[in-house]
Amino acid sequence: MTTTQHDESVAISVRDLRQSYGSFEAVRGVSFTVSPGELFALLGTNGAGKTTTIETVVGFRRPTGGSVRVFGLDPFGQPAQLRPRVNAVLQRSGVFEELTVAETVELARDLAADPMGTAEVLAAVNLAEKAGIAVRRLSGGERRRLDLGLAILTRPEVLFLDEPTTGMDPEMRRETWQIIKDQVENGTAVVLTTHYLEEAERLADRLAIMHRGEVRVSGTLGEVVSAWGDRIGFRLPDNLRSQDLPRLPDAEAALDVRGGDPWAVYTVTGPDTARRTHRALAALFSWADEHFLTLERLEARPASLEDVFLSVAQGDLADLPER
Ligand SMILES: Nc1ncnc2c1ncn2[C@@H]1O[C@H](COP(=O)(O)OP(=O)(O)OP(=O)(O)O)[C@@H](O)[C@H]1O
Repeated sequence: MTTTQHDESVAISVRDLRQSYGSFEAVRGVSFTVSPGELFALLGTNGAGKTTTIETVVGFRRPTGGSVRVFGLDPFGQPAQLRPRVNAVLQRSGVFEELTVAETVELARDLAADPMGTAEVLAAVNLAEKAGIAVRRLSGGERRRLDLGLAILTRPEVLFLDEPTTGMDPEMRRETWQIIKDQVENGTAVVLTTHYLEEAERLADRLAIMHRGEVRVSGTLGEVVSAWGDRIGFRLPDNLRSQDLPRLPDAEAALDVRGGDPWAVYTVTGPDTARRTHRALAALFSWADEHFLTLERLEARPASLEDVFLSVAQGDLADLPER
């Protein structure tokens, strides 16, 4: 038996995964676990290795190093045992363009052991009104929704979603988030890749940010952003240069550009960040008063997932060899 040692509280276990295309190593030692009823978001820069990771965990590729287990089974070596329990919405979907939406669902149901009913699936993904039209006539977002319907109709215990809301307008995206949340609430373990950071903020129980084949940051959203401290920002007053900005306690100054305007951005880190931010703001106001300046569009806020993401992405520049 291959499943005797498996810990049922872990649906997916990825350890030191490596994946190469020829001599190019696209995934370089990625590890994570996902439990039933948990959504794990895999974020990252373009070409970071998210799709390669998902395709390997789904079982399309044999890992070149490390191990992947889904319910204790090897997805590449034991696909038949996992097929009824796992489904995926990948970037390339293989549906017949000339079939209607309902026929496409029927076809997928024929291949499933205990599928949802056609009407139930179409209602779940809000495509009931499109049942009779050909797949080729669907909009990009509707097509993505059909892909999701085809994946959930098998009632998977593990669901992989590779950029599932690409091409959707904000309203359809929000509706789709609810469909994904329902899956997680029903106990499905979900791995999601996305370029929409808000999607990860709304859905992820835990997340990882990949860059150049490696996980650079991981944890819950709270854990990830709290390590990045607070941000104090304001539009740089006219006639002021960056070197005129004051030094603030426990804060590091940088210059940014927003909407064409130069911005001063201070990053406050360290234990008891709230207290440190308070002191930095007090010092900033004293400096502004002394110089008879009014700070425009002043903000003080915790770091956002976007701040963390950009820090990881900018690591790219630091990693580049000097020209
Ligand atoms: N079949 C392949 N052959 C060779 N290289 C590949 C192949 N597929 C992907 N790559 C390369 O591997 C790296 C990781 O690609 P991957 O598609 O996994 O990244 P990603 O994080 O999903 O990117 P994106 O966010 O842009 O979709 C990229 O540099 C890509 O060019």
